[in-house]
Amino acid sequence: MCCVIRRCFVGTVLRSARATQLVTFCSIHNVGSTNLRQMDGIEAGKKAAAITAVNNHVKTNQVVGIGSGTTIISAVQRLAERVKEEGLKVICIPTSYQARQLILENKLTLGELEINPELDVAIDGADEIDADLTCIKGGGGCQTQEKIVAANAKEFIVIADSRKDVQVLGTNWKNGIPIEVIPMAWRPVQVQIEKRFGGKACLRMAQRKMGPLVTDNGNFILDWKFDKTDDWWKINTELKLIPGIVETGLFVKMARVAYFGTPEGTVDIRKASWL
Ligand SMILES: O=C(CO)[C@H](O)[C@H](O)COP(=O)(O)O
Repeated sequence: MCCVIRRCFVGTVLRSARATQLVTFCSIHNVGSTNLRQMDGIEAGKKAAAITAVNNHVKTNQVVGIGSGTTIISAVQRLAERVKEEGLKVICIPTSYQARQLILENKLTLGELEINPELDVAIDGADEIDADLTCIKGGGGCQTQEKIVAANAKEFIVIADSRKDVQVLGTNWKNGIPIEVIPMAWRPVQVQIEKRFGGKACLRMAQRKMGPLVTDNGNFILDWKFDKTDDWWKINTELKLIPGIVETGLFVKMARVAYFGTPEGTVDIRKASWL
């Protein structure tokens, strides 16, 4: 179990005019279809969570892990603003090609694990987060590098919109747990997972390219659609022992704090109970 330690209104933590404008836009925007309003709300939630996390956790002279996905974009933008406004000095370690490009586009200092093997903080999105702050990650296919970076940070902070805040994994996220596999092993690994744990492990196919999706590490991904929830620590450990599995998208006892942004512009901040 984890507890809500704080709920804040994002207006109080936003300092840039641009960010304030965006949140204001979302709060007064009430025309158009329900879907459009929902999308605005989701975007506002992601942004609020990202900005609050960067404000609360990043200090000058730190080495910061930069996650992948869409929510992290707002975090990187906020870092860039703080560099300009406050002279913040940070070295950013990417978790994917996307993160690397984001760092470079926002003119932040790019680091690498070979030079900076120890990080102060890593910030990243997630596909779903349960009551213990166990996360499913890898919807964007980057979980291996994300886990390496997060595991070497003193603090791993998750940012998400409030749809991803669930009691039990698999409540809203129906795409399964992404598992990165060595290409020649994908079939035996698929058979093993289905036999031992049940459910279906589906080879993720590429979009706008024929054949399987190839990760930044040159591997494939099996999306394991599990049919019952269980002891995630045990399942993750057992999965990691199957030859051919490189990494799973199960992040167990890694996230220390999660920031959930709501469409109303508030952010729920939860600390892991195991801390
Ligand atoms: O794990 C990830 C990529 O591998 C992402 O962090 C996760 O998919 C969440 O993405 P988004 O912020 O776009 O919802």
